Amino acid sequence: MIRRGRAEGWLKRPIDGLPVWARFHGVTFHNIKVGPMPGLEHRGSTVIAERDLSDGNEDPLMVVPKDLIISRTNIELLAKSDRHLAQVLEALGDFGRTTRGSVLIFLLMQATISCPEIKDVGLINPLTEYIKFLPHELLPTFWSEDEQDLLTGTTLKPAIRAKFNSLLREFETVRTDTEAIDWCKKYWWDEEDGHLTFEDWMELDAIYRSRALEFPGVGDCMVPCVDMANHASRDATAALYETDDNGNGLLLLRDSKNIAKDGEVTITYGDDKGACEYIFSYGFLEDGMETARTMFVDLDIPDDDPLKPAKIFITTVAPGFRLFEQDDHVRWESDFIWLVVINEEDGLDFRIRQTIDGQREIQAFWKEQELNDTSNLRKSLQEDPLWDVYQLRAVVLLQNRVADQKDVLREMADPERGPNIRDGPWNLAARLRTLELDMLHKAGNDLEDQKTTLLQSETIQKYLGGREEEEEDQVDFT
Ligand SMILES: C[S@@+](CC[C@H](N)C(=O)[O-])C[C@H]1O[C@@H](n2cnc3c(N)ncnc32)[C@H](O)[C@@H]1O
Repeated sequence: MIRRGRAEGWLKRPIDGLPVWARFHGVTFHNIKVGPMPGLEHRGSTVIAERDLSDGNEDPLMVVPKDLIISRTNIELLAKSDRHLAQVLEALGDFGRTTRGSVLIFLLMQATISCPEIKDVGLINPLTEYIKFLPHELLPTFWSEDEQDLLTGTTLKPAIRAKFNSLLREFETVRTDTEAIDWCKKYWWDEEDGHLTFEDWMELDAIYRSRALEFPGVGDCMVPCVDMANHASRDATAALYETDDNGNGLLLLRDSKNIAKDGEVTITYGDDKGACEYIFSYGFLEDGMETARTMFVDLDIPDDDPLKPAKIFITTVAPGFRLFEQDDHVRWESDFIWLVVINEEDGLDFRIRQTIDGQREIQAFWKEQELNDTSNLRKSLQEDPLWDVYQLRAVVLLQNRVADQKDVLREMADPERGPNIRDGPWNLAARLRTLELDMLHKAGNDLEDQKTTLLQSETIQKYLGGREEEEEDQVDFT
């Protein structure tokens, strides 16, 4: 429905209609305009200075009335007068009460209202027109199989797969929860005449993901017009967004920023987000981004670990580790790895408990203390006399995982370019592979240093000595 609406024009408006929409609905623009930057049209629309802007002298560059903010609270308010919106949100239960659920449904309702074949559904409101200004975003969920294959060995590949699965689950939930509503059944789900497809759900997700901002005082939301600002990080960020005392959305020039006439007024989408997340959520990498910044690498429990099934069963944290930059080094953190590196002889134990209703449940214990939440395991191990030993096992495991990931990326160094691969995915995938390989390389060096330091620790010397005496064998830390 959404793609067709854009192609047929009933869900698309040229961006030069935005000033009229804005004026009509009380949005003020002060010395700025919205449109494409000459030479940078591939970045879509952006906020542009209409005259020289200088710090300290500027009123807010934009003021957006609070009623226009697409937030969970405002959607709940709108639902009081729009019974169709209310019906769907109600049918979705908890999902309809989340910010993500309510915003996606609200956006879907605006597309539904605009669809010429759908009659008497929903209440037209100012945002019904606004979403027609929003372009299709080529996020990786829309990349073809061949394009996604270019990401093999990067952390984006599993992230897209997981996202795809969660979108499928959400879409099926929306279908099963709303197909008993007459108009949803007729206009959305009917096998022959229904308009809604999984691709629409992907579009709604892409709109929300690429445009949502965490607004002070409001939380995650979409703020019309402010969401036309493109991104530049750190010192290059030109403007900030916040709310005024009345809850209206503001775009403000940063202190000490001067933007020349026709210059771009950018905001930051998050200076700490990594390269993977930028491509995943926004479909671009900032020019001049020289490091991957952070990456989440998945980690398996080795197959020869006899406790593997029980460990998988009880874990409460994401199976992997995060690499991040700090003081010119690559550091790591993981709540998961501690469960991987301990075993029965260290003090890990599993018992089966019968619940009151006759079900069987696995309980985990660390040195006789029940382990309810594996994210607390690190804290317990830190207090253990063998903490250095566990750290060394973790470091060695990470070294191996990092080396494996590097090998896969190296194999992907020079992929063949198929005829249907678009420039955007081709270039982004190549940049991501280079940035992540570089970060893994640095991580490998830093892990080696950590291993060397740990090997000198007294605890480990003693442990190794003891093990050698016991086993007259080499200790395998993996
Ligand atoms: C919040 S929207 C900004 C407005 C958007 N350009 C439009 O036309 O509606 C975010 C999207 O703008 C584009 N974008 C923002 N900053 C960019 C940048 N520095 N380089 C390239 N594209 C950028 C990306 O497509 C991103 O998903």
